[in-house]
Amino acid sequence: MSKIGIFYATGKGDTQKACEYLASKLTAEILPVKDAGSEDFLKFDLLILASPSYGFGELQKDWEAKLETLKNADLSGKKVAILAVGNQERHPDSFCGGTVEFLPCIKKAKLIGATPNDGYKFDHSQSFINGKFIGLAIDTKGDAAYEAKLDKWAKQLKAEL
Ligand SMILES: Cc1cc2nc3c(=O)[nH]c(=O)nc-3n(C[C@H](O)[C@H](O)[C@H](O)COP(=O)(O)O)c2cc1C
Repeated sequence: MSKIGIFYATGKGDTQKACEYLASKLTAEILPVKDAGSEDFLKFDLLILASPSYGFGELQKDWEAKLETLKNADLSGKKVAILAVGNQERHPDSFCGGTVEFLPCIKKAKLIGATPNDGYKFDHSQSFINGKFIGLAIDTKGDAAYEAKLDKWAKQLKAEL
């Protein structure tokens, strides 16, 4: 069975809560990225990288501090999926944008779990490329159906494993 690790950063707990929910839908280990060492990135077949956006579409700071470690990890043969948390109403010009910063760090891995815009209203997101989010984007405060989106995504990831 594929080993799945969820690495998350959180400012106020929304992303942590979403990751705990997602972990309950997958058989997955969950780690705050601030506690992760380089060896942790190598332990899994699928890495789920989760972050809220802060600033103007930037990763939460715990992830900023670990990007170089992630970039130096040899992720050949592994799969990566990206979970972005944001707020479409307050940040319509950078909705869930921060997670685009993962892309240069995971070049050796295969990115899975891209999704279409599932009913969100925003003007721009750095993580929405060629008509798709590079992973799953959720708005835990402005979208009552976010858990249903996580349910659907968990099934998608299992199918793409
Ligand atoms: C100062 C600040 C900047 C933010 N910038 C963005 C942003 O650029 N894009 C976005 O989608 N959400 C943005 N947000 C919203 C957060 O990403 C959102 O509240 C999220 O649920 C926080 O998750 P957390 O509790 O895991 O930290 C921002 C929030 C704050 C307080």
